Amino acid sequence: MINIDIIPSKSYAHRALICAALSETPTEVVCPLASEDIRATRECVRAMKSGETVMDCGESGSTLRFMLPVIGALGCKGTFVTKGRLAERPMGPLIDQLASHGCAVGKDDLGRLTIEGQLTGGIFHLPGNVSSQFITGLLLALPNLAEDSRVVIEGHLESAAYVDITLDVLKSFGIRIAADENTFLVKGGQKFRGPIIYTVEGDWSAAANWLVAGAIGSEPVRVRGLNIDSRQGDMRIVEVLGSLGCEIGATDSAVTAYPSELSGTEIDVSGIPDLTPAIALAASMAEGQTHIINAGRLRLKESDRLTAISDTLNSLGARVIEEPEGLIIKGSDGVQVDGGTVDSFGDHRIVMMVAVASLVSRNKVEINGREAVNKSYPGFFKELEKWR
Ligand SMILES: O=C(O)C1=C[C@@H](OP(=O)(O)O)[C@@H](O)[C@H](O)C1
Ligand SMILES: C=C(OP(=O)(O)O)C(=O)O
Repeated sequence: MINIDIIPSKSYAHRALICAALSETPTEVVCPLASEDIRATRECVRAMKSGETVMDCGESGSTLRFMLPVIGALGCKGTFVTKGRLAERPMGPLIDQLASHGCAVGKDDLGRLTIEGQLTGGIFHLPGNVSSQFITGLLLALPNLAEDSRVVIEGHLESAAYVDITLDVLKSFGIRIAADENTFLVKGGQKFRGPIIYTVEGDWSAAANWLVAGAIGSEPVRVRGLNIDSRQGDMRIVEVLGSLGCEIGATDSAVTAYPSELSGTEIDVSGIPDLTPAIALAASMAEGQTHIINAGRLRLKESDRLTAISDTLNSLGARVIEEPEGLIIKGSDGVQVDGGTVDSFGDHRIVMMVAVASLVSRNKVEINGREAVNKSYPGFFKELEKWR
């Protein structure tokens, strides 16, 4: 049995740091082992507190999409520096809403975004099928305004569980938001007041990689430090691996995945996009075909993740067909993947998928650009040594 103590949740950490910074009373956010993305948010809130205007988001979509409206709500000026693919990832719907509510938002040739002006409340409209991070950004910002606001979601809200995480953290900081089917009602003039200590719960998205290692490998893997009643949508990895035939069980704060004979199925990932690389690897080791559907938004992440997953798994000897909004994974019928040299696509979740694939490959696997893993999981390769 291999035991892994999981890292703190990146999604919870971003929100807790921002809420703590907005809080009237000091809150210590307990989050050991900060990844590049969490550090980006930590540095941005430090800059915000000390009145600096330049904020480096690195490659973190969450940091940019959460901090931009928050800075607007405080009526401050901000210049947001971006790296890698972040400047190309969608921002339009959020920028339009900020611009129509009092802020001037600009973008320069270096991929930097600037904001100035005082955000004002009112009615905001956002599409539900681009990024839930736009909604989170507004929900973190709007309670700070004098006026009341209403955020109306057009169409089906994808990645909805991430908005639940936002509401959960806001609640811990004393902020109430009423939600009905497609609308969030945000009272203005609310005060953030957090606990003295806020401990960030374990990261289900990161845990998924280890659980897949348990399912497809030869040793069971137990991941410790998870909240079994979490709001994180990615805890659905337990259900997804179960639907592929994996023997998997949870006790208190640990989940154990046992080596299993997997069989293909259909998996809708519209609510759990970050699990897709790990799920695709598991499906590659299954018997029969798996169809991953509603995955179009994976093209908008650190890489075009549909292309990155299919190119990478195919190079390693699996059989994956890329569709416009999905993946067909043929399954290996129990045969190991071959191995080979692949590229990281600069994407932490692709690095982790490849590293777990290397545990079950016939030949050596090499990956160029493995340092991309630091975006979310700096200690990942240290943990991987447990398989030696
Ligand atoms: O709010 C969050 O913490 C996140 C939301 C998701 O993005 P989308 O809402 O764009 O799918 C997810 O992919 C990302 O890694 C983290
Ligand atoms: C897409 C991700 O993060 P972000 O959107 O915050 O860059 C991720 O962690 O997979």
